[in-house]
Amino acid sequence: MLEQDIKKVLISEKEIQEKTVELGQILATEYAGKNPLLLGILKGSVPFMAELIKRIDIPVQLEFMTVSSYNGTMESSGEVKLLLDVDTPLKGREVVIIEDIIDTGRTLKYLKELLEHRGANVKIVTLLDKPEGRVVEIDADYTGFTIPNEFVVGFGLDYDGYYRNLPYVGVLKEEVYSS
Ligand SMILES: O=P(O)(O)OC[C@H]1O[C@H](OP(=O)(O)OP(=O)(O)O)[C@H](O)[C@@H]1O
Ligand code: HPA
Ligand SMILES: [Mg+2]
Repeated sequence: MLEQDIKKVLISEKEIQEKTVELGQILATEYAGKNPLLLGILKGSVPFMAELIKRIDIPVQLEFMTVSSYNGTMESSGEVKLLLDVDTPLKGREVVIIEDIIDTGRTLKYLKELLEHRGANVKIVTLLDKPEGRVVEIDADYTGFTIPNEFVVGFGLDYDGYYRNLPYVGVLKEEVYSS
């Protein structure tokens, strides 16, 4: 069972659910009449995006991009690689980037600059913000939870590609990393 590898639950399934309802309502109000493009960043944003979009009760379109910099490890490589791009024109579009976490900030800084360069109006919604991890300056417009400087897994977040399917966000036991 996945659960036996978890040292502590940081954010419960219920807390995540309530937060997505709250964020969905805020986004629906903010983007009413604007037909925003909700841009999920693969792979980590999948559970959060699936939950959030059900709570945004206005017309939206969905797109996905894949970027990677951790390669399954606990350390950012420092280099953000674009692995899958959108094929939709973004000039003048209201784009809402949906992310699972801002940690060093490198991923979102790279993406925001790229999309703004293409002429999009970009805002960021993230489930988690780890401000103590930051090495570049970038902030989300909408944040679910601010978390301490610990490596977390679950609800999209992985270690070595695993644990994304946990329904909550938690911290792994040390022996999982050392084995
Ligand atoms: O603020 P940063 O330090 O850049 O970290 C945040 C990014 O790192 C993770 O993605 P990762 O590159 O591991 O790809 P994944 O979504 O497939 O796990 C996470 O999903 C964010 O996209
Ligand atoms: O704390 C984290 N956990 C999993 N993936 C991550 N990518 C950036 N920070 C994290
Ligand atoms: Mg990852």
